[in-house]
Amino acid sequence: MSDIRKWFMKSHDNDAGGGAGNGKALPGDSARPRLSKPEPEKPAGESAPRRKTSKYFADAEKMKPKDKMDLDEVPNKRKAPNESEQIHKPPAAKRGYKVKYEDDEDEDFVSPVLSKPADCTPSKKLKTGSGRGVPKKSAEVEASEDEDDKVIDPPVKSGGRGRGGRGSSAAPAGGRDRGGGGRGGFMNFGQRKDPPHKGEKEVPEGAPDCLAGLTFVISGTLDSLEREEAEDLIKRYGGRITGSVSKKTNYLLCDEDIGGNKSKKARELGTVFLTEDGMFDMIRSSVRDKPPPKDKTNGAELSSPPKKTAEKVVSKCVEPAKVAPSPASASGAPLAKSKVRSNKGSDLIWTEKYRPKVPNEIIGNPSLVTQLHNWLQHWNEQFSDAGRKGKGKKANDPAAKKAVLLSGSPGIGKTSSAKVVCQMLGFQAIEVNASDSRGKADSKIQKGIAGSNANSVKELVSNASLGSSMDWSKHPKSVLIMDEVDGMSAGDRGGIADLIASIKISKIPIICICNDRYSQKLKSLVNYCLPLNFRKPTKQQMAKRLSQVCKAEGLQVQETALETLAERVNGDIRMALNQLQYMSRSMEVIKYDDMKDRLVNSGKDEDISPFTAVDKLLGFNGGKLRMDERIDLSMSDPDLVPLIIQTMYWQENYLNYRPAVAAKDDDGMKRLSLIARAADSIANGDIINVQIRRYRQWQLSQSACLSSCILPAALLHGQRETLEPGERNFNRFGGWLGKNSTMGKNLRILDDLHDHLLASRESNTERGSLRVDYFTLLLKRLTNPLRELPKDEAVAEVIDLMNAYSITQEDFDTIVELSKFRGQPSPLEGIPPAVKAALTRAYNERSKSQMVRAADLVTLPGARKTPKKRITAILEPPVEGEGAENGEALADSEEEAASDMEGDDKNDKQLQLDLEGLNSKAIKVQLDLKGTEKSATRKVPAGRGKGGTGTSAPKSGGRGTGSSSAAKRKR
Ligand SMILES: Nc1ncnc2c1ncn2[C@@H]1O[C@H](COP(=O)(O)OP(=O)(O)OP(=O)(O)O)[C@@H](O)[C@H]1O
Repeated sequence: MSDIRKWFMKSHDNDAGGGAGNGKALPGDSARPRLSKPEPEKPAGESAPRRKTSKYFADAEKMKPKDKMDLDEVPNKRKAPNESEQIHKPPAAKRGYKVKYEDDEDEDFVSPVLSKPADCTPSKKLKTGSGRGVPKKSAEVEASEDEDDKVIDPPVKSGGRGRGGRGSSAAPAGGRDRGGGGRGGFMNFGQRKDPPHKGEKEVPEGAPDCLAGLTFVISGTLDSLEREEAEDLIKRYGGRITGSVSKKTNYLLCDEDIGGNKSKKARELGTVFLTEDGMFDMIRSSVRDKPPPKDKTNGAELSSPPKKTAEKVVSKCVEPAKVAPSPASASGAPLAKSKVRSNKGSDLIWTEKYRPKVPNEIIGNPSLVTQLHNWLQHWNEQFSDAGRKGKGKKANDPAAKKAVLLSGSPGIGKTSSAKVVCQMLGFQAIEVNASDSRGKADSKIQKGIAGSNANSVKELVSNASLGSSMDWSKHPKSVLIMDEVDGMSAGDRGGIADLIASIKISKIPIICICNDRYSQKLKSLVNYCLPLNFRKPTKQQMAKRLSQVCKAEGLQVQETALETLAERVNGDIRMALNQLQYMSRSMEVIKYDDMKDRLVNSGKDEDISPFTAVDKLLGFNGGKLRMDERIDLSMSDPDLVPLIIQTMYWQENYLNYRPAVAAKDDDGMKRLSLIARAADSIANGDIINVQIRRYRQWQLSQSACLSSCILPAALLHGQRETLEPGERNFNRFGGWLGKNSTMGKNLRILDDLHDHLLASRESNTERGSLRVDYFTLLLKRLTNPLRELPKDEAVAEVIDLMNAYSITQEDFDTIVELSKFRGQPSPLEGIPPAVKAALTRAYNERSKSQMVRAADLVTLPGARKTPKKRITAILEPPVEGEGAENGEALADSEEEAASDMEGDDKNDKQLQLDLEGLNSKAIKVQLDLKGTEKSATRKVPAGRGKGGTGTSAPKSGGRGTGSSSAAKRKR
């Protein structure tokens, strides 16, 4: 991989080093708008053609011999396709001002804003003289690092950046020393370097909205601004940022030729290339050129060079209220116009106030709204005679669905759409949502009248009660809207099943609404509904709608502020409206920065999932987080975040990150050492965590989060990668959680087995040594005979052993389960299925006749009560033909069972027989465990004690005498 990357980098270098002015004619070059000077042809392979517009790459003549060799090695045909991409020259048509190149003065970055070279000179001296209008400087001057801080006299190109352009530099012609300078798209994804002169330039002040109407695309690393800072700056002045170049793009903002798709597209479309300095000048000049009295002229002046821009700017740099599109034009349905701020002080919540009333007011999903409309419109025709017409239809025929399921994320208009459609068609909507109790209805509807909501729903859909209580002439048509059906849970037990039953019998249409259509709970419901999946509105759609609302409220909001809000709320119009209303309480004009501040502040109140926290901590930008942000993230869930970062076994989460700090780590050693340090830190975190949990040293919480989250994330944050084929590339629950749960389960089942063995009195071992010392032997004795002996003999032997040790079938499974190891054959391997089946049959036979299994009588401190029902069921004589199921029915209470037995001689005989077979050993063990005779007689049915103890049992009822009478003991 690294070789391939090197190859790319070499190619890049070669291109760069091809030398300015060596712009050899290439295939496709003719299509280019303009080349400065036709170069004499050179033999193929002699020198690579230069990246025409890159000012960062050295001249071929100035290259070191080694570089030249590399250059020659790159096959020409491999380079050829890139050539056209690497010509980085905007079309002449858009040329406005020039960025001078050392060797090719015709290679320009062009700005539509300023055309005079004089204007291009920064009004203020910059520390670095890069970008347009910077005077040239000599190569000697460039060679000195110190010169970077000077404004240098001509001649030179992107003067003094100290990267590229230095033909004499020892560094390969890669120029900026940015490891490829971010070029190479996929190869360098996530590897964008810091700006070479980060924070060294003064960010200019401009006139408000001076970039309004202009659309920018940013590419590569800028000179002094981080990508986010540049975006902020542009948005602050009203400019728009998009991710890819299109016809609407005015500028491609880049400080280097990264030769990627964006610059290629920009060249194709004739988009203007703009450097960071160019943008700074543009912003500065907006103040300089601004006529003092009126803001309105700003836009016109700013936008004078490109005509199309001018129109936009005029329309967008005026007062925000004017910027907002007219409601009618935006959605076709005007919002109620109000005088500026006329609604201020109104207490109505904006979400209700601006709830769509006609379909045109609903943003997005028009086809779904139409589908819903059609479905509802034809419902009565199809299902008016419910229960008959619907039945005959095919289940997957959408028209046959009696209910509809609207799904989609919150606040995107599902409920509003349902209400609007109902209103349009004259249906009366009856809304039931998760905050109402929606448990399963009573089977007898009458019981529920005026009772639980579920019953009301039943009544509603079946018209059981509404018929009498409602005036149907006034409400001829009703629709039931079941909101948040995926919220039906604990409180709504059986709710979904009941809802399905309601749909089947319903005589009115039912609109179900949920957020997650793929929720497990809704699996069955989906089959009975026509699914309509609502999508989130786009940022632009939302901004438009919000702008209408702002206008109606007389609130002045910068367009970029609205777009930022729309982007941030992730499609949730409800949340956006709420944020705007909140802000409108304290300000009348909302600018981009106000919005950003608000969103940062409101973000602090948001719940963040532990996965998001880990993504942020370990992500590529994790290193840029402030310490308080890191603490907030790790403390957002101090139990789960560390667990998700660390894991029990390899290939999960923190190990999957390629550390950004070890980007140039060819042999992986640096990464390994970082992993080792992170693992150390995680281990320390565990130790601290024990102190916290075991000794309640809560004051150590922050130290724990530092050790277990912040330090490992600081060391390893970077790009996530997969370590083996088929692995999914996102953070997931750590193996620890799964393992911990398995451990808990295994301990539980081991406990059961342990109790049973103790009760059998054949073993008196600790749980730990049972697992370590006894298991192998027990397994052998339980399985070897099944493999080696004839079937009947084997089964008899194993059953005897199980009897002797009070091992149940579940215990058998436990022993097998806990003896399984990865890579080892199954403990049951080699046992014929017929023998296994015979064993199961024999066990079941035996358990029928077995009176009371010893373990069932063991009562341990803290354990659940002795399962009396089971005992009484066994004591209760089975009625012929009814078998086992009788047991439970008859076991309602011990008293009942006892009285039954009293009244029945047959029962007595049977009981006598059964109890004689009672495992007396078990009883003794129980007594031992309980420690005192008193407690034994209290818990255990009378007479359970050995010998004469039974005589004192109060419940004995005088039945059976003598120490040998198990019956007496039992009762
Ligand atoms: N598509 C939309 N067009 C216009 N306004 C909308 C839209 N979606 C939501 N809104 C606004 O947000 C408010 C809430 O919308 P609604 O209740 O319809 O969302 P929802 O998708 O049903 O959300 P939930 O899933 O939380 O019930 C509406 O009153 C309305 O003001």
